[in-house]
Amino acid sequence: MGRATEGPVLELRGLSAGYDDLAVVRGIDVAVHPGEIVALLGPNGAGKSTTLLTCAGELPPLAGEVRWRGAPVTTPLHQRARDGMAFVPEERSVLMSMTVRDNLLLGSGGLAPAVALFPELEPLLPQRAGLLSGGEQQMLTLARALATRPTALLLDELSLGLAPLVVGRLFDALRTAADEQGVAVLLVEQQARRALGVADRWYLMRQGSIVAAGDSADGIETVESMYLTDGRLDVPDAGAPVPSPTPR
Ligand SMILES: Nc1ncnc2c1ncn2[C@@H]1O[C@H](COP(=O)(O)OP(=O)(O)OP(=O)(O)O)[C@@H](O)[C@H]1O
Repeated sequence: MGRATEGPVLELRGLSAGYDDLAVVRGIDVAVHPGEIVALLGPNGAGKSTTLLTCAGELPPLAGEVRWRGAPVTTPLHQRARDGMAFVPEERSVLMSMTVRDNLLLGSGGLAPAVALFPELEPLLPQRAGLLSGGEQQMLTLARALATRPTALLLDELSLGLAPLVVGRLFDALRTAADEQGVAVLLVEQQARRALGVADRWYLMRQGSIVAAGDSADGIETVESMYLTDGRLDVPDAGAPVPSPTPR
């Protein structure tokens, strides 16, 4: 799995990011190579979404840089999308009043490739997207994103609120896209156990920093020993002492 021998397609070097002048992400280094799925894990407020928004060009870096295909990138989201970076934000991004068909036609990948990836969508094409279940809506979102054959796919909490079976289906599609098309996937997830089941590597964020990293072989035990209870990352108390992990 993964093609880590090639250089990273997406790389964060010493990246700090946040809102106005306030950095909520501080000096992080992250790399995602073609064909690998990288999970960005961490409790609520760790800075995962801020990191993804900065990768996508929705927020400017406060320090450090986002590198895309080996060079620093400062273009806005729409330009990055044209250059092969697909971004699925946390909030549902289907147009609820439009049909499934029209939602798919809005994507630059078109209808046929999307339905080929998710044949489950075919009977739903005439339906309004707002009438779909949450899982079907996320399937539509993922189908539309993957149909564009992106170089990289950034996903924020794709699995939020979905049943395990549906999450499994979505993650299987991600694995296939990474393995067969070489898509580089950066996956922000609260459900660490699930994410580690599909990811090649992971980074654990806490309070704006990367506090640990590893690959799938040493994933769950390490993460579990730090923050995990019952398959979900604990929300730390504001005053709780910070454990001392060994960053790589
Ligand atoms: N628009 C905003 N303006 C100011 N601060 C923000 C904004 N969005 C997020 N923050 C703050 O930035 C910090 C990191 O938030 P972020 O959403 O990146 O974390 P997260 O790890 O994605 O959490 P979650 O899993 O809850 O989505 C938090 O303290 C949050 O309150």
